[in-house]
Amino acid sequence: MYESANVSDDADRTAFRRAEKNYKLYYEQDSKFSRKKKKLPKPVDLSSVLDFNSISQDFNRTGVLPDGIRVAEADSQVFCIENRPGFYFIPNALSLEEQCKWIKESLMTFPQPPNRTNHNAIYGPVTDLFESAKGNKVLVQEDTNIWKFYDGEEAIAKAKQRSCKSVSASVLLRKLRWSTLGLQFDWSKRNYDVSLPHNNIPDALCQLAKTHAAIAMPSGEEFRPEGAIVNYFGLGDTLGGHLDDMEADWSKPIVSMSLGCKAIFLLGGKSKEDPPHAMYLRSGDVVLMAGEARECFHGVPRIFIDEENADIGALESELSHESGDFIAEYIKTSRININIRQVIPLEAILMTWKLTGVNQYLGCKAIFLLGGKSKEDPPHAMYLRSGDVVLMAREARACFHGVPRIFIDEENADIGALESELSHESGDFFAEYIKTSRININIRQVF
Ligand SMILES: O=C(O)CCC(=O)C(=O)O
Ligand SMILES: [Fe+2]
Repeated sequence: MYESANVSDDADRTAFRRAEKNYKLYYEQDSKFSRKKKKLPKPVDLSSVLDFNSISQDFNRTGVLPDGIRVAEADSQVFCIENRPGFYFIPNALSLEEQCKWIKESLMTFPQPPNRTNHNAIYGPVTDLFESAKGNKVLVQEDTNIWKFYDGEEAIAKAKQRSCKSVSASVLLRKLRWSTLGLQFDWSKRNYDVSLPHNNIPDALCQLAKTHAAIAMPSGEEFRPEGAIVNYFGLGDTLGGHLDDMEADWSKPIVSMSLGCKAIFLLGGKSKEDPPHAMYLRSGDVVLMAGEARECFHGVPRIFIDEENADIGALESELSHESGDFIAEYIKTSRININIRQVIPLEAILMTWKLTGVNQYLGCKAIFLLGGKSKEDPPHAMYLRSGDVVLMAREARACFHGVPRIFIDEENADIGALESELSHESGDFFAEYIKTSRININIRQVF
């Protein structure tokens, strides 16, 4: 998904790839700059980048929107793109205070184990990365899979004495590319691994995600934040065009919050051949991708860290007293994106559907109780009728369940059709049996 992992897929052949190249950071080759120490970024034509910040300001002033853009609901400050149903842009959704809070959490608590980061693969779980970077500590390899932070001097001595590998915490913080919250996403398998130890997503972040997700949710349903990926971008970092297709239910939105330096976001179509819309993402903007938009390629080809374009003046001064300026210094050249997902839909765990054919029916209606992981969790009660199938997978395997009741009276048993279909079998014997019975076959993969 990241640029480095995905460079060769389609070279310049697709419209998406061409747009990525167009906005990506390149430096001037010109000889007149080569003698200067500071490399100059190549100028980029930004004239067709949508700016929802100014679209929203103009709309509030004049009531006019550019072609192809509309508001999600009258009087809302949520914008949609006509040919990308399911995509929502909420400019300035997060207050300055909220932005500061989630930047701090993204650096100080989200990378803490059991949450995983890109550093796990090499160093194992790294605890207190932020504090160690602030304290100029160095991570030293103690044994094959054991790394520990030491104060600078101490680390140099240790590394010399035992000629072991070491890396400074500030380099590791700079190279932090992602961390995962809630259900852990395993990048090597590109899937969620519900067996990995995890903490729940913090309540305040869940609440924020629920509030902003509401407009993109199927009516009557509330968003359930179960997993989140936090992406960290430094200058030159990009996120290559991709789909987020590992969640079971695409009708639920991904809630994506931008923090720090301004970026360009590309929203393509279902094929990489569809020319993407380019738009700015600023600190505090929230984007929702639900329904059809879940099938659209998207990526981040560029972040801006120069004062003129980064657009984080207010944020910087708000953060300037936090952790001795350390957070402000980090965010001046960085962007953080938190994207929050509903991973396991109840509907997928408890998928019930009707079988077709004569052998589908297995008798009288019953009540099925599906509890939680503790018997204290109030169970869901549901009817199971002849022909229904229930799948219990993943987390649901750890849920208490049972059948407290079957109905054999004509009105409730719901097997009229079954009875008459069976009435000629074995001289009515089957029909007589099933009129007052329920059969459940459950098939298991044991190994
Ligand atoms: O950084 C962004 O705005 C997009 C992030 C994203 O698409 C992802 O993590 O799947
Ligand atoms: Fe994505």
